[in-house]
Amino acid sequence: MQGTFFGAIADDFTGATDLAAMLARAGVPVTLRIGVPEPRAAGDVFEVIALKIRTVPPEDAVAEARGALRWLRAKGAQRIFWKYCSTFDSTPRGNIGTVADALMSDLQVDATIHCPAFPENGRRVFMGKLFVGNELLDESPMKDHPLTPMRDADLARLLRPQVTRPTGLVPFPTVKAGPDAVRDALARLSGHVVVDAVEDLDLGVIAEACRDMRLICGGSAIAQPLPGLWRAEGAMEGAAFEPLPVPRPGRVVLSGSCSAMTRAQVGAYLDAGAVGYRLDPLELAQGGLEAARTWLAAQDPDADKILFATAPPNAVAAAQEALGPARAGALVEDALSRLAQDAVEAGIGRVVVAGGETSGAVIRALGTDRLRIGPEIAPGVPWCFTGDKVAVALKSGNFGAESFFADAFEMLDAGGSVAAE
Ligand SMILES: Nc1ncnc2c1ncn2[C@@H]1O[C@H](COP(=O)(O)OP(=O)(O)OP(=O)(O)O)[C@@H](O)[C@H]1O
Ligand SMILES: O=C(O)[C@@H](O)C(=O)CO
Repeated sequence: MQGTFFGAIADDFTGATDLAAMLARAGVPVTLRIGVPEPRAAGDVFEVIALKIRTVPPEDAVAEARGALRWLRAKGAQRIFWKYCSTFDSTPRGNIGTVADALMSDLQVDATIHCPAFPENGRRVFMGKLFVGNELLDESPMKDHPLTPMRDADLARLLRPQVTRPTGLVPFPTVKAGPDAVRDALARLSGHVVVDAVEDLDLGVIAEACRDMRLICGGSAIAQPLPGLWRAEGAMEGAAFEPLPVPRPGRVVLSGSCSAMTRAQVGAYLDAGAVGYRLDPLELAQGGLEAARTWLAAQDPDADKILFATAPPNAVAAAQEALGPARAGALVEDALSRLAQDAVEAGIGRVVVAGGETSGAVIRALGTDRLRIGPEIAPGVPWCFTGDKVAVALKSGNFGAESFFADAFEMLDAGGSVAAE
């Protein structure tokens, strides 16, 4: 084993599994760490460190990202990837640019690229503007995100208040002209360079041009072509697969996401016959969690079942008004975390979690610090395997088809984990 070659720092947990899935598509084994590992832990060839720093104060985000970078460099990482959201979730204070700036300083690089494009999920960058589906970012539902409302679509303009270095753009016509043109353009620019990408072909061109950069920043999709390029130059000879465990049976879905797509997915799962228990933050505040725990304990472990706080905007607003957004969120996250522990203690081995914050809370509660990456259920959402035969899928709020929950379990039933070994 050669030590670590590629090290990524992800600003949230679903984003980390998304990136790990894209790397795994290229046929490399990927290790996902929950938080910065112990100094003495051995580094694998492809390491992704999941942090929960998207909306924490910028100083804290920078300190945590630097800690992750130190660990990765100590293991020998030659390429560093800063993974943030394909919808550029950040505030004027950070943390996308602030962390990128700090990583540039520590790595002593003058330039990095920013490439959030994820065409497969409808995120495209054209002339420096980010589109979500058919809409500019600031006209998409992201304009009303509760924590990171996106009020501009121009990526350089969004970055400027977050960084100390200049910003630049490699525009679409240059990308279309091919890797040499992109390389030439990058050679003339420094600081934070936004690169346009509309389709997967463009990502291939950018990856070819940037394969030797020590720091790349963006969404997961730009990472997909990179392992193939590095493999071709013999950089990853030591990458060896560990067989994925076959998870225990038993299943449960835990949903704390209130996004439009998750609401549709919860509805579709219930319509398809799953039994459900709705968690209400106001009821949790008054009556605690015992009723939900009793309900879960009474269910057949193998039955399709879902515990969800997922609710429409008016219900979320009412709970937030009564309890405050932070307390309402924490009540739900604590509840779903405790229920996840109950499920796993009762022997359930297949757990789907919906929502980035929710996933962070659940994974921490399960006490797992390392996940292996298995087959992809939907673009950017893989099954992940803990060391003790539990499979977890962490679904970002907006990802997956309406049938996602049923699709996820069907994939394991069909031997999906074995196929990925
Ligand atoms: N009914 C509810 N009322 C108030 N808050 C809720 C309710 N249901 C869930 N929440 C909270 O809303 C937040 C949802 O965030 P989460 O990141 O889990 O989902 P998301 O934003 O859809 O996912 P992603 O970040 O992957 O896009 C969590 O903190 C959760 O606890
Ligand atoms: O890039 C994305 O959209 C996702 O990986 C994500 O970060 C969700 O929180």
